Amino acid sequence: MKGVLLVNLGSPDSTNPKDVKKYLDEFLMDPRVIDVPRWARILLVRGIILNTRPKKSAAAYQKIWWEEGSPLIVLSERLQDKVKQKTTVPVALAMRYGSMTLQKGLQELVDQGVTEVLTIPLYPQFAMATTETIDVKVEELRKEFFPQLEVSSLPAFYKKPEYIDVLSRSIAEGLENADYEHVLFSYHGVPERHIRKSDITKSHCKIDGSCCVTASEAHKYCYRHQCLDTTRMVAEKLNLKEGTFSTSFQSRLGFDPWLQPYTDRTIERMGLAGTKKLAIVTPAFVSDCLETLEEIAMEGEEIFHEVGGKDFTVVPCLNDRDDFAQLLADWIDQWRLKDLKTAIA
Ligand SMILES: C=CC1=C(C)c2cc3[nH]c(cc4nc(cc5[nH]c(cc1n2)c(C)c5CCC(=O)O)C(CCC(=O)O)=C4C)c(C)c3C=C
Ligand SMILES: [Fe+2]
Ligand SMILES: [Fe+2]
Repeated sequence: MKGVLLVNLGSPDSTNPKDVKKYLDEFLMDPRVIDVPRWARILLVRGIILNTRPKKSAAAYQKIWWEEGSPLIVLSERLQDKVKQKTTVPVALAMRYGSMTLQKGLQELVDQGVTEVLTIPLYPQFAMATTETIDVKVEELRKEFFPQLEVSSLPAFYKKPEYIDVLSRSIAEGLENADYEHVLFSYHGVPERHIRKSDITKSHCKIDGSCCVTASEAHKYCYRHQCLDTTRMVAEKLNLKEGTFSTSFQSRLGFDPWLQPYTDRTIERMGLAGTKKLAIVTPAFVSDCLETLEEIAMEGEEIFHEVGGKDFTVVPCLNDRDDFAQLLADWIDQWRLKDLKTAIA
């Protein structure tokens, strides 16, 4: 029998700094997130970052936490419920980090008699720190605990026309009653080094003005290309005029160069340059979370107002929109009926 595992990032169990520290330890000790030798990771994460970050992050989580729990988890559960209603295939939900483990999610499916699993990483664009770490962890678990299980994974879906349709519709609706001069597409950042590491050609990605718009095999795994392409396709669909939209990258951590331009500096620069009405969309996130609800909707708005900006509109993520749940259910049914590669390649 076939079954599906939806996978998102995960959140701490609570906003208690102790729980946040436990979560951050698992997250940042992942070699595909902080990709330095293990001894250096221990020094950096356990010796430096975890001394101060948990308290700061816990305070941020407190500002966005819901009565039912972490927004990212609650919204992922609501999405799971809707997808379940739209397909006959068992659908479980797991998180890459935290208590809702991948092992529990796979076990839940196996307990229902599932022998063939499709994992759906809830990330439209591929990144080593998101899609790849899920695929690798699932394979490790399969080998160790579920050797009979057949597992495949839905590749990054940023350029599937039906996804661009749903994303564009959600953005159009979010902007319907908004007053804005510019739409900023803000994606979670990654260190530039990650882009070079994921370059399967080993020579294409130079993170310059041209590589990401020059056709290459490398783009299958180039987060920067996939983000820029997502912006391009949505802008085309919504008829946004050149100069009225742009792309930036948020949430950098540490001192290495991350993908640029940085969102916080872009908001500041635009406000200082006289932009009064700014709209922000965050297409790297399927579910609203700390990075959209606090970093963008609270901190971003504060920065914009401080430099003279006025209207600041934040468009919600896809969350549990009916059309997004239907899209996932359609892909699941295509996979159920045919071979994954021919159905969704
Ligand atoms: C959307 C894709 C994401 C990528 C790519 C990504 C890379 C990445 N993240 C960190 C460090 C942190 N990220 C944090 C929160 C966070 N990150 C994503 C998504 C991506 N991260 C989400 C959805 C969230 C929110 C989780 C939630 O519970 O709401 C955090 C924790 C919060 C904080 O302290 O700021 C950290 C730390 C790195 C280092 C990285 C790439 C290498
Ligand atoms: Fe992150
Ligand atoms: Fe590139």
